[in-house]
Amino acid sequence: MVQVWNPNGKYRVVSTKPMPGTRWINLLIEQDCRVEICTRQKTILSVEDIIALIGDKCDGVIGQLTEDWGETLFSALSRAGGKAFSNMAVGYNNVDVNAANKYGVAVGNTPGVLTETTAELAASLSLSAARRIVEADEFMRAGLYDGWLPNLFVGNLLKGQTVGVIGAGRIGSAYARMMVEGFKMNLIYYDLYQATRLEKFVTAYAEFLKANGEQPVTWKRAASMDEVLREADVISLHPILDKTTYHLVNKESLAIMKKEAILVNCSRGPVIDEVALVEHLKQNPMFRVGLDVFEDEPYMKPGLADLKNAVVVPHIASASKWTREGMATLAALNVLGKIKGYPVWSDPNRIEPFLNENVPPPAASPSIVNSKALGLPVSTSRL
Ligand SMILES: NC(=O)c1ccc[n+]([C@@H]2O[C@H](COP(=O)([O-])OP(=O)(O)OC[C@H]3O[C@@H](n4cnc5c(N)ncnc54)[C@H](O)[C@@H]3O)[C@@H](O)[C@H]2O)c1
Ligand SMILES: O=C(O)[C@H](O)CO
Repeated sequence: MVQVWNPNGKYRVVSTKPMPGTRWINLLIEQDCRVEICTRQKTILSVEDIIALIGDKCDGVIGQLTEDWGETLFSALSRAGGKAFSNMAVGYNNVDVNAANKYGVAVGNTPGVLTETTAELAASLSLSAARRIVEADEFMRAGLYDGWLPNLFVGNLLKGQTVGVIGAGRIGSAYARMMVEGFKMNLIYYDLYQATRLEKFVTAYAEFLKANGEQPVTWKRAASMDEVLREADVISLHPILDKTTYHLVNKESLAIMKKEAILVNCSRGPVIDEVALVEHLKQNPMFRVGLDVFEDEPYMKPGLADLKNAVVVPHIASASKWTREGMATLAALNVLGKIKGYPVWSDPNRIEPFLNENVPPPAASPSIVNSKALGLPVSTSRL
């Protein structure tokens, strides 16, 4: 149930799951790590399972977003001599960073490498919901198609409509660009910070369209989330999950959305009150959703699976081969960097140098979320 690579390596690094690709394993082995990979056929490991994997001596762990990394695990890791943990994910709401700080454990995540892949799934869900692709597919497979009809699976046209983005960070901005450029949608977004690069992009694209004699697209930064909910035809959620975004979309906010709006969630399930959503979908058959994440993963709230106006997929937004191999690489390098005493990369939004397979990665941890709290040195590399 545990696969061991480089048994005589000086540092013991545990991965709670097999991860795609081999580069991450090779990078650890080259730096004198013994790599142990848990191969148990149990999808979600418990805290007790992970304590057993950590054992008496462990220098670092690569873990998954399904695991509960809190006081118990960080104290176990610390007792085993470990000072490094990385989620193989950009989101780290499963990690109690204060507990990690208490034990001096660095917490890594994997930003950037999944931005486009995740945004592409959000775009796919937007299109699937708008054009009723899953319903139509089921209809075909059920042998129900007996000829073209003017009213068969009529959906929504995106061109000229408004796309709303809540949380215009890396992924939200990439999604916004896809929808604006690809489908000539107007943009309204809400974020705590101004998305300056996104605004510049839409402005330049509008100029381009105008110069070509086409209707220019527009953008607006909303003063409140409700403004986005009221005005947008397609709304995609991309904030982090924390206390401020828990149940951000609830009964009240659903009520102010357009009756034929499309809602997409590729962030975290608890950002939506899923019970309220099921009720809203039942009451409003023209309202559609595309969901990659769920409030009580891996479960769906009762009734959701029966609704034709919901497209549901199992948390696969970052699941492209390149991205998943890259996530494994970044997670391994986060752990390795701390073990080797390397500094922390200065800009976690610029992680490309770690992903180039043809050159050795920089001697740094690509993204440590508690680097300031731990007072870790920052890399001065100009790569
Ligand atoms: N479904 C998946 O497989 C998948 C894949 C990747 C990321 N994610 C989720 O997407 C999240 C975003 O990833 P990212 O790389 O774009 O992160 P990011 O930090 O670049 O973007 C998050 C944005 O949310 C904004 N935000 C925070 N609180 C907010 C609030 N209360 N209201 C509005 N906006 C708020 C932030 O200001 C930031 O701009 C991750 O934290 C993760 O939970 C899910
Ligand atoms: O936060 C993340 O990275 C995702 O949920 C998995 O890619």
